[in-house]
Amino acid sequence: MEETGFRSGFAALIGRPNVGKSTLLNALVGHKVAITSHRPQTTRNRIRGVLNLENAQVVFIDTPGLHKPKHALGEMMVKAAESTLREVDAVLAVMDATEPDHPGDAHVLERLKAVDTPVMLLINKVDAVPKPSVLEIIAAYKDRLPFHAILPVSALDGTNLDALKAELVQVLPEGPRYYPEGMITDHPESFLIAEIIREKVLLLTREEVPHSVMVEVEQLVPRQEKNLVYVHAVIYTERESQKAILIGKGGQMLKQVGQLARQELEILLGTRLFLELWVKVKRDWRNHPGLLRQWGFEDRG
Ligand SMILES: Nc1nc2c(ncn2[C@@H]2O[C@H](COP(=O)(O)OP(=O)(O)OP(=O)(O)O)[C@@H](O)[C@H]2O)c(=O)[nH]1
Repeated sequence: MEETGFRSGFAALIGRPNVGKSTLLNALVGHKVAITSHRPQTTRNRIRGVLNLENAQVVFIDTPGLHKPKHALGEMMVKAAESTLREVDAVLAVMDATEPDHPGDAHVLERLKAVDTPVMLLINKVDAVPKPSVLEIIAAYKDRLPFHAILPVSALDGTNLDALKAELVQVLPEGPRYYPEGMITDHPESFLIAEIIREKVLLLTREEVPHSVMVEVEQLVPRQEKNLVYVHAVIYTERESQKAILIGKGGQMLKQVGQLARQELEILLGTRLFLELWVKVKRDWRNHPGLLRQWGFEDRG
């Protein structure tokens, strides 16, 4: 049993794509548990990140951005985000200060009307706008829902994140630690490896290629005696033309993806990495519910 007065619970990060939910999650837990990019719909799965404080444990759930789905993967992403809302102790609704009045925000707020969990409104990216416009945004939003709190924050420079943590702890019920103190995410290492590879693809490719990519780690063999992990991963695309782009002239693109991913993963995992990458085509995979489930995409708890 924890000492009395210990609080714990789950907080969902909700918002339209690209408002900075994953960046916030990483900043709040102090580790990279979710990949980020300047492209909308980067996050595809629910990702949990654990924040351990002296008197509380907060389990954050980063959700795929709420958007109008165009394929089976998109539908699963939105369902995952929506079902999370019903299972948590607090909802962090994230808006982007650099894009006030975005129609996608109205859609998110509409969804939150039916939720009776405390909702905190986070106006993110305040580092990138002048102060008076932050006040205008707060004034425009404050009567839209009975928010428990409204906080201007910056995931990038950390503005108000301590205040947010303190506010959050207040709304959590008394309860135990759900995860051991050293654990910061519930996804296995292979998930992080696949996601970091996907992040590098998002960074280096354009147009339809980034969204058509799925990464699967097929083999992960730790060689403890050499402080080395051997990883064999496959990057799936939807078409031959995308495969050609990903491999690049003389294999240059794939080499760059591999180098960037390896460099970052060696730091994140604290080990040397031998990374072998292959590119394969799985035609129209985003519209195959069976395949999506096999790859671990989920639309409910
Ligand atoms: N200036 C500034 N940029 C930010 C901040 N937070 C996030 N960003 C940028 O916003 C972009 C989107 O960030 P993500 O964290 O991937 O956004 P997301 O809401 O998780 O996006 P989806 O996965 O599409 O739902 C990235 O380019 C971030 O670097 C912030 O506080 N300030």
